[in-house]
Amino acid sequence: MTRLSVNINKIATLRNARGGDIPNVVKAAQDIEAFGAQGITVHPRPDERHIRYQDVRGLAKVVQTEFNVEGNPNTKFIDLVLQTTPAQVTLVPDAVDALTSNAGWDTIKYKEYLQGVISRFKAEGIRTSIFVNPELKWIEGAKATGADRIELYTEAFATGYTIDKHKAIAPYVVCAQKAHELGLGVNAGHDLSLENIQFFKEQLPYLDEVSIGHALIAESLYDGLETVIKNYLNLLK
Ligand SMILES: CC(=O)[C@@H](O)[C@H](O)COP(=O)(O)O
Ligand SMILES: NCC(=O)COP(=O)(O)O
Repeated sequence: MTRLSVNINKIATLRNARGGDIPNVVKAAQDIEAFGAQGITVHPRPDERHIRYQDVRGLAKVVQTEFNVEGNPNTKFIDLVLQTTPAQVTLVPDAVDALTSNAGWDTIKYKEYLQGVISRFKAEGIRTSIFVNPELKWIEGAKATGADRIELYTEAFATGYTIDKHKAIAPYVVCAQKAHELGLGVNAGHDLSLENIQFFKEQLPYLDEVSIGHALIAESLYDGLETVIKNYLNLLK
């Protein structure tokens, strides 16, 4: 079974559009858990355009499933994670002005930097995952950082899926196998959707967890959160 962690950034985007508290992100997280999702993901960005640092503090108190906090480990992010001690932290090398995550780590160049950050989180019992493009050198580099897991950046898969899905998945399969051989857990995320998740799950060995936000919330506009989450759960069995 692959676990579904729902990224609720887009619920915060909707809330922030009016400046009030509708929809309430804590209630949304609790409902998402009640609908069967096995985790809640948030990715606070320095401009707090969707999830705010204060949201992370509030969510940390109520999330009963796996709480996964993603972000670039600047000082403010590191402090937030150490204060809230989520089950998992996912390190993403996104620039301050990035529209969304757009690349994985160079795990060779940043090996010592990542080792330092990861050891601080692991000392607090927080599982660590690092966001990587699907190339063997980054997986081998990830192992050397001391991370527990990798998160495969699936934007290239999602784009390639509509053109040649077998070609699109191939590098991910090789990387998941290598990660497993090295003792790393395998997460995946970015632009996964009800259209492409079944093929991804069927093809990718050792897939521990997917985090899905943008498409899942968009699909829920038509079918509702509960139905959409149950549809994902069926495809991830
Ligand atoms: C790491 C990753 O792929 C997701 O966290 C994605 O970056 C969502 O972030 P946004 O909601 O800011 O696009
Ligand atoms: N880690 C990926 C994630 O949390 C969700 O990404 P997306 O589904 O919003 O592209």
